[in-house]
Amino acid sequence: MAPRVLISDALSPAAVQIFKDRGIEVDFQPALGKDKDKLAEIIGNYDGLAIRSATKVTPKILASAARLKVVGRAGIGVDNVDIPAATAKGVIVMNTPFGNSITTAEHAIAMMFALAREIPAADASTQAGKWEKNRFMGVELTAKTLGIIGCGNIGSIVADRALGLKMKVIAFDPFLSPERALDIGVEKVELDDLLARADIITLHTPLTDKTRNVLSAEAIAKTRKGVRIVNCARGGLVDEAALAQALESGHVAGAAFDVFITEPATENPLFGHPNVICTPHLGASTTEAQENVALQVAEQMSDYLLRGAISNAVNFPSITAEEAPKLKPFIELAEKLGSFAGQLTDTDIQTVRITYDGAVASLKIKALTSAAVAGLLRPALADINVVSAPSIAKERGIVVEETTREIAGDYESLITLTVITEKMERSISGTVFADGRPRIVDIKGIKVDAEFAPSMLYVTNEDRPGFVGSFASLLGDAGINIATFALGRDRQGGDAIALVEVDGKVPAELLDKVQQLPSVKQARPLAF
Ligand SMILES: NC(=O)C1=CN([C@@H]2O[C@H](COP(=O)(O)OP(=O)(O)OC[C@H]3O[C@@H](n4cnc5c(N)ncnc54)[C@H](O)[C@@H]3O)[C@@H](O)[C@H]2O)C=CC1
Ligand SMILES: O=C(O)CCC(=O)C(=O)O
Repeated sequence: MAPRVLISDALSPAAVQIFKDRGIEVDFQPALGKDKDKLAEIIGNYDGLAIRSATKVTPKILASAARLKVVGRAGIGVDNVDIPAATAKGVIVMNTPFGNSITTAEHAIAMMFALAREIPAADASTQAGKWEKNRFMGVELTAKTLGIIGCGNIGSIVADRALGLKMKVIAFDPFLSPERALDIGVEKVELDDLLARADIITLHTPLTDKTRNVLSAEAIAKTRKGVRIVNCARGGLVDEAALAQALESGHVAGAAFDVFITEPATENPLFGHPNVICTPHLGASTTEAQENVALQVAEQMSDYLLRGAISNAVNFPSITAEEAPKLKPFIELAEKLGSFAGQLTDTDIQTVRITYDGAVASLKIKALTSAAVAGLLRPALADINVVSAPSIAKERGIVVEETTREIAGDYESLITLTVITEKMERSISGTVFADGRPRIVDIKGIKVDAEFAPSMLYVTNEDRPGFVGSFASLLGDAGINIATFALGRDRQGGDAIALVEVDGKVPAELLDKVQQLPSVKQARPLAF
C-alpha cells in the first residue's frame, strides 16, 4: 500500500507534486492546522504529516496518530512539535534547516531599515494625504553597531548583509567559536557587552529554556538609550510587556517584531505604539523560500517513507538513501541481539557495551545502537522504539558505550552486545550472512550458529552425555516439534548452550521439566 501524507498547513503546492511524483498519496488541507479536533480525528489515516507553523503537533494529536512515521516541518523552528512525545512514539521529526534562512535574514534587514526610517508610519501618513516631511527624521545605519543574539545560519547571513551596509557587527552566541566569528567578520562578545554597545539588537536564536526572555526587563535596562530591537526569530525571546514600557519611557526608540509570544497575535502589548512595526510571522514568506522548504520537506519525507533514508531529523541520526538498505539487516540484527539479552536480563541494567567489528563499523552505528537499546529494553518497556530508545536509556541512567573496530575477524561484520548489571555481565554476538538474515554466532564466549525465530528455548547446561536425548524426549512427549537445534560448548565437559527453535509456544510445565534435567543450569523461552 502506498504511504499517505497529510499536508495540514499552507505549503507551496510544489510539495504536493513531489509526493505524487514519488508515488505517495497526498491530501492537501492547508487550513486544517487551525482545526485541532478535525486533525486529531483524521491523523490516524496517515504515515506522514507535512506542516509549517500553524499545525501544533501535540501529545493529543500524536496519540491519535497510529500510523504516523514522520512529521516534516517545512521550515526551521520545530517548537510547534512536541519532540519528546513524537520521539516516544517513534515518529521522526525533520525540518529544512536552510531553505528559508536567506529570506528570514532579509526580513530582519528589512525590519531594521523600516525602523531606522519609520517607513510604515511615513507610508501611512503620506497615503493619508498628510505630507509630514518634518515629522519623520531617521537614523543612518552606516557605522552603527548591530548586536546579533544567536549567530547561527540566519544570524550569520544578517551579519554578512549588515557588514555590506558598513555596520559594525557584534554577536553574543555561546556556541560561536572565535574562529567562526573571525571568519564571518563579527566580534564575539558577552551578552552584557552587546546590550551596552548595540544601537540595534536583532535576535536569531531558537526559543529554548535558556533563550526565553533573553531580553528581560533587566536586560532591556542594560541597553543603550535609543536602542532599536528586531525580533524575527521567536516570540518569547523578549519580554513584550517590559519592552512596551521601555518604548513608553523612550529608553527604546523602536521595535520591529515578526513573532509574538501568542500567535496568531490579535492583541499584544506592543501593538499601537508609534515606534513599533509588526508583521504576522512573515520571516519565511517569500516565493523562493516557500518553494525551497516545500520541495525539500517533500523529498525528505518521501525518502524516509519509501526508502528509510533520514535527513535533517531532529530526533534521529541521518541515514542516506544509499546507507538505508545496507543498514536494514544490521538494524534487525542489533535489535534482535538487544532483545535476546533483554529477555534474559532480570535486574537493572547499568551499562550496555556494543562493539562493531569489520564492515559494519563503517555504517551509521548510532542507528544500530538505538536499535540494540530498543530491543534490550523492550521486554521491560513495550512502547520503546528505535527513535525513543537513546533518551529512555539516558533517563534510566543506563550507560551506553560504542566501540568500532574496522578490522574483521572470523566474520566480515560482527556486532557484540554486552549487558552489565550489578550481578552479571553477558555478551552475545551476531552477524548477517549473505542471505541478509541475522545469525547468533556467540553467546557468553561459546560459539553457536542459530537464527532468531518466533519461538525459541535457550538452555545452559553442563556438557554431559545424555542431555540432548532426554531434552528432546521431554519436548517430544509434550508434543512440541523441534524446528532447529544449535549447540555449543566452551570445552569438553564444560559449559554448554542449546538454542532450540520450536513450533508453537513452550508451556510453563515443560519449561519446569527441562529446568529439572540433571545437567541443566537455566532454561528460558525466547521470542523474536
Ligand atoms: N520568522 C520566521 O519566519 C523564522 C524564524 N526562524 C527562527 O530563527 C531561529 C534561528 O534559525 P537559524 O539561524 O537557522 O538557527 P541556527 O540553529 O542555525 O542558529 C541558532 C543560533 O542560536 C545560538 N544559540 C543557542 N542558544 C543560545 C543562547 N542561549 N544565547 C545565544 N545564542 C544561542 C546557537 O548557537 C546558534 O548559533 C529558528 O530557531 C527559528 O526559531 C527561522 C526561520 C523563519
Ligand atoms: O512557515 C513559516 O512561515 C514560519 C517559518 C519559521 O518560523 C521557521 O522556519 O522557523
